[in-house]
Amino acid sequence: MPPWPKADALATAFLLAVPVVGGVLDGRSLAELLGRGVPVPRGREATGTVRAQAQDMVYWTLRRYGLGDAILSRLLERPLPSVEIRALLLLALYRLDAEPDDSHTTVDQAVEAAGHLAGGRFKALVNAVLRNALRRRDSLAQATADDADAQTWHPAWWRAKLQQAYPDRWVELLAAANQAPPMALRVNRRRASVVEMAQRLVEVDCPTEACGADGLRLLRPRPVSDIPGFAEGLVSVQDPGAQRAAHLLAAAPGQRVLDACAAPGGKAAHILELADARLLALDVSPERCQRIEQNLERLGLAAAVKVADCRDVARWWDGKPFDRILADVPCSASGVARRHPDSKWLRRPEDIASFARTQGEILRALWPTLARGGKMLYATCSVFPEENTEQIAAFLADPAVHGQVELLGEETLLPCPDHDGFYYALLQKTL
Ligand SMILES: C[S@@+](CC[C@H](N)C(=O)[O-])C[C@H]1O[C@@H](n2cnc3c(N)ncnc32)[C@H](O)[C@@H]1O
Repeated sequence: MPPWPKADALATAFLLAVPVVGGVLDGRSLAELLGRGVPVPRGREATGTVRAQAQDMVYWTLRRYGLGDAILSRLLERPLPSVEIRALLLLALYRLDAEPDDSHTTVDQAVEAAGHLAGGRFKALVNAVLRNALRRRDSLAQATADDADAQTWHPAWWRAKLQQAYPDRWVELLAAANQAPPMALRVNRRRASVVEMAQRLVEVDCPTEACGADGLRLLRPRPVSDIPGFAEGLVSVQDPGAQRAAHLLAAAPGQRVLDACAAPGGKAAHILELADARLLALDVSPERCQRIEQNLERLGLAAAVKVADCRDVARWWDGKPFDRILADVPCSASGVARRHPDSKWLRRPEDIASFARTQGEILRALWPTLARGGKMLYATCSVFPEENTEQIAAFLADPAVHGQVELLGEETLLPCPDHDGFYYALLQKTL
């Protein structure tokens, strides 16, 4: 955990974090909110340390939202009319637990932050609620001991799905999703070797350990801007589980490759780092296609990038079959909940069936564009079987592809300290 900012900066960290947590409470995604940039409150200085602390508080507050919500509901006599104040209280409750010896500063600075929110009307309430939380710490712990959302930091439907799919491992999976995620780099083989990069990182006091064929896991995470060689395209940030994709697809030089859901281009770039393939990268989002272009440029790689819904084959396909297809489909992201802690609270159970429907449509739309003998890698960052094994089983049983498809292999990576959760199925067109 990075050092906490000085006491007088903590109110600024709260003020930076409030619109983000408030945005998630309003139903927006954390990635969208952070992608827009967090505005600095007027008259305040947001140093790197303050920003890092605000981000840290946001992630932990959202990871343990089930607990914060359970405690807050017992501290409030009636619902709060301000989402900003609710966000501030959740953030401050997290900090009271994380820094029990600094509770006086937490209360003081949260009250100061409250003075700048909702016209300053809730300063007294914030003060009273947080002092109450401190006074009633033991009784609140007892009152929430039987509340499973509070204890597991996950909603009931999500827990039930994990328990059903992994009866022997679901508790361990919940625990893994409640940790801070590891930070790993992928070395751009065209510009540096893994050994050279590890050496460069040690020189700036950033020890690493090797993971996978091209990866280095940082023993102490640090901001991307402090990673030597990042701007020059020597490395990218990518989880070791995601780094499996390009190796499983194993594109050869000169092959026609389609990355059908490519943004921001992490796996597309890896494919190109490993082989001089002719790659077409599609994504339905114009903004996210710009990120593919930026990433390829930073890494010194080239591909054709098109904004398109990959299911709309007639609109983007020139009729020449692909030797390799990566279908890294939109999914629940249940394998990366520790990186996107908002998702478990924002998603609804019915969303999983909706993702599965889209995934099935993508698989069936892309299949005719694959060359005979060609390979398609289906990938998700989900651990729910509907999006993974059940999806592929249904595809293999589909009369439309019967006799033309062979499953060469599938693997489910469950989230653990070394990597995030992913699913891969490698399919070959046999006829
Ligand atoms: C899991 S992300 C892909 C990550 C990417 N492969 C990488 O490694 O950086 C899924 C992407 O699919 C895109 N997407 C969703 N539906 C799509 C569709 N129908 N056609 C094309 N892209 C789609 C989303 O915009 C999102 O960027």
